Amino acid sequence: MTMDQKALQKEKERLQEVMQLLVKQIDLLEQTTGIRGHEVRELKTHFWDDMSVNLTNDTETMETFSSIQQEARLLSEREKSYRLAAERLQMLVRLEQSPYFGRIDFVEEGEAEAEAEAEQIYIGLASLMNEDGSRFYIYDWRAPISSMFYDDSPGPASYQPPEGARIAGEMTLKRQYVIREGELQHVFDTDLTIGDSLLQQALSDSSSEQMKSIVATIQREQNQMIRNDQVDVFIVQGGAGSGKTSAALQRVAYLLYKHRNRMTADQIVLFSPNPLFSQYVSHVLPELGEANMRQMIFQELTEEALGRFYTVEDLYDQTERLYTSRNADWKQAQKTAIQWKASAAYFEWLDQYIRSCAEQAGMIFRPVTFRGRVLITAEQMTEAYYGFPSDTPIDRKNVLMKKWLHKQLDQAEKEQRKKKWVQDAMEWVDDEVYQRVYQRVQKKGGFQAESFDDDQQVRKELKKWIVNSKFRKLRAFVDRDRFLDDEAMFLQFLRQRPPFWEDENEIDLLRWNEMTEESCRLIGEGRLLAEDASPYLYMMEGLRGFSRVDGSIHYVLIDEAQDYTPFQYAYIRHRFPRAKLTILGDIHQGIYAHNESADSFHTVPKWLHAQRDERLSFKMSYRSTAPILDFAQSLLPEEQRSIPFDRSGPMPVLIEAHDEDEAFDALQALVREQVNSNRIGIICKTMENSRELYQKLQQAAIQIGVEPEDIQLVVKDTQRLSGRMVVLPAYLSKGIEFESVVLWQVDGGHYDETDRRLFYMAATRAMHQLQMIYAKSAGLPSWWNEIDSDLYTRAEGRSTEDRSSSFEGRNDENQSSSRTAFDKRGDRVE
Ligand SMILES: Nc1ncnc2c1ncn2[C@@H]1O[C@H](COP(=O)(O)OP(=O)(O)OP(=O)(O)O)[C@@H](O)[C@H]1O
Repeated sequence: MTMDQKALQKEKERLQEVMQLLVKQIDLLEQTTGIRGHEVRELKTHFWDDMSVNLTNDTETMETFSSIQQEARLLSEREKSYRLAAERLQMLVRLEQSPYFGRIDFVEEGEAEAEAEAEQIYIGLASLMNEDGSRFYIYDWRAPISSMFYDDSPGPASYQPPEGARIAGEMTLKRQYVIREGELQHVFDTDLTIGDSLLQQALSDSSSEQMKSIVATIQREQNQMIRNDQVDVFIVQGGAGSGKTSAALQRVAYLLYKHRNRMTADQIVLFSPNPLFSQYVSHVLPELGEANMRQMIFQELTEEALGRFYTVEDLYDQTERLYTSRNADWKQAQKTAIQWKASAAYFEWLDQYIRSCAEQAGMIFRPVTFRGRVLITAEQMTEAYYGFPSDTPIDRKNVLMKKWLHKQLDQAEKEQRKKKWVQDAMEWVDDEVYQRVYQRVQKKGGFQAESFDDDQQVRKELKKWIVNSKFRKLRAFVDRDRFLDDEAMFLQFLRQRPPFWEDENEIDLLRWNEMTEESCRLIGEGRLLAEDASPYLYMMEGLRGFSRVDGSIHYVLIDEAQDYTPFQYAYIRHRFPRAKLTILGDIHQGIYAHNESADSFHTVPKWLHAQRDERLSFKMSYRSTAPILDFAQSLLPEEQRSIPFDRSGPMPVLIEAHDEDEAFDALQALVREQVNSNRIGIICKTMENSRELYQKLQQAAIQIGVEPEDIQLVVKDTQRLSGRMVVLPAYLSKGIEFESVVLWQVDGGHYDETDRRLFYMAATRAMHQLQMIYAKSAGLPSWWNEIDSDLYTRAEGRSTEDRSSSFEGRNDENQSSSRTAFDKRGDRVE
């Protein structure tokens, strides 16, 4: 909607006014931070100057201590006030670039007649008031009143204030701004929730190494997720590119604002799939003027508990293990086992095992041994454990058990003091120890007792000291729960015959036994398969009553949640007992063996013990152009597809080469053409394929016209995207995006029947351009004919010489019109 000149002039004037106010406030704050910074430095430099340290007696020591405390308190207050001023200054500098991006005019119900003009609410990254605090020039986007900007179009509108009933009224205007470096570049009124044109612009920008903030264009459904703070467990299902991660980060910023007086960023945890993703999203919150939340990768929790004892396989290595398995039968059996080990039934079975071990029988203990002899036998421990009332909670039993063990050790210590080895050891005690023991006895007043011989008293203490120091290891063995034989208990569990087996699983028991023995053998060698790791962790913690607790965390967000198993959800619940959880995922991106057939998040609230849960489904998708999303989604059930945001672009292209050599020629020509304008993601199916292709590209770098370092291979530990051409396996491309994607080797030899989801996920990494290459000799995947041929174009892979002409015009947006040029088999019909 165009604006009249008068209104535009007014906007320009207002922007001037705001800019002047900002300059003034920045000046002031610069002075304040300068002064406060100086004060802090001075305080630190002269901290001890006026302090008289006197430790001669208790009273003086107390006084010294109290004046140190006072000085330290003063320093910490000054530091805090300096930090707050510096943060505000940073925010004002940010506002100086772009003070606001939206405006709504709102007339509160009941005020319409009395007030001639509606209140103008300008919305930006942070609030700005005049000096005396009487007028808001800018409202923070997270303020309750700002929610109308995202939720409503002009007309009746309402918002929920922090307290009291909802406030309703009439929105008489909605306006959006693009302000760069303090200059008004674009302003327009809109009838929509958020004007399409700004979103168009945001989405057509090139990709970057970092995810961007979406604050100016948050969509209504995303805003619902960002601001919902009522429920324990909030589950968001959204297709690829629907903005789950983007909205999740905005949500963190919102929560930090809403609970700013009682929560800090390190009390929020985001679970992300890998370091590359963690780094990719790590700039959004600082861009919004907030500190980053904590990021965790579930594997780190497994490593924390089990890494000392085992090499723990992760999901990526598990996936490669399956991809590279040459025996189809064995591979299928492994997949079935992996699925079974991530199922609800298996979870319940293990849960039951933990309970029955704790309450009835099955606990296995490690005996406590000393100098090659058993001090406390496993049988004695079993007897003690089951001697506690059977309804004692597990964590309590664990505490009681430790107490009992320490008592046994006390007794054993006494007995050991009489042994000959102690006598012998006394001969070797060095002077320093002797002196210490001597002084201790003296302090206790031992030498005043008339009936004792001094030397005897010291010798007695020395014996105590010797045995006690040797027993320290045993005490630690008890305190660290090492008396529980987790490994034996897990093996015992694995070797049980699974319930419901024959009815529900295609895998026969013989095979199952073989695989169980394989798991057990590996455990014996100190290696834990990924499918065993989470159950093991859950059992281990369960047997201790989940004592590892992080009660300070208020919110946990789990991204790529479709990849989590019941064990992981349940563990997260126990680990962060006070946290509200936000679960974000797309069941169609379940690409791992354990979730390739999962079709909902239905049971998640159960694992999370949710009192109240809510679900939200994102309908729209933003990352990929409509032709790319339509193409990729054709493999999904129709009713579960997202609506692509209306953004055109070239049709996906399938390049058909005769053989692998020609396919590589085609790839070289294609990247040569694009590499200077776009970052290209070349997605292979496996790590093995990626390494192989990376080597070939390195050798061909000069020919392609790039430096070898422009080509990057992403491995599971990669921290950041740095190359202009990035080669990576599909499973590591989760959550990230590229302007242009090439799917390499999309033939039936590489993508089998179960790889539809992997293909969908990989294809939806493309923002603007998607090309796929395969060698005809290998054929297309079995499911390819389910894709409507109108949704992509085919091109012949040609020899290197005529390659450049062959790909000319591929960037052309009109290419979509060429789709009728090929029929379903790829023959020309014109
Ligand atoms: N409201 C919005 N305004 C501007 N850009 C948006 C908006 N929502 C999403 N996007 C953009 O769409 C792209 C995809 O967003 P995001 O990665 O958050 O989606 P996702 O649902 O997590 O995707 P996936 O499940 O495929 O990883 C990003 O480039 C993001 O900036």
